[in-house]
Amino acid sequence: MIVFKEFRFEAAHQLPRVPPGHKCGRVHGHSYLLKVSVDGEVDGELGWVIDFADIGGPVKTLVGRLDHRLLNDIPGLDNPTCEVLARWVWEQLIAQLPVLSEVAVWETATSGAIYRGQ
Ligand SMILES: Nc1nc2c(c(=O)[nH]1)N=C([C@H](O)[C@H](O)COP(=O)(O)OP(=O)(O)OP(=O)(O)O)CN2
Ligand SMILES: [Zn+2]
Repeated sequence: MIVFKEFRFEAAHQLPRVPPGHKCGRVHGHSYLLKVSVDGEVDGELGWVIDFADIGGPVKTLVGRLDHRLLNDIPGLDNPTCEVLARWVWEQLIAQLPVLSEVAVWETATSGAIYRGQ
């Protein structure tokens, strides 16, 4: 069974390695959507894989480090593509949430990246 929880945050970024004139070379903002998934067995007594609150706790703390920031200022996010951000979120969470199975980041309604730890 896979369970997930979604989180939203607003942040600005700029992609420093795009070719000259690329729109993403300019500082701009996104309303990010982050989806954190956990894979596991459903506990026979509790009827759940994990309490959603146990996902929400560590992720909300992490989102607090991203919300209303310029992502480029955050260590490890100097080139904050969706792909880099999804892997960064995984790396920040995995110690506290070892049952983590997937991190998905939407930068726009139609564009995003999914990271599954490899
Ligand atoms: N593989 C990636 N490509 C792009 C990334 C990224 O992180 N990974 N990021 C961007 C920009 O940040 C851009 O803001 C979002 O891209 P895009 O989908 O092109 O945004 P639009 O809403 O402008 O696209 P539409 O064509 O209007 O849907 C670019 N590429
Ligand atoms: Zn962007």
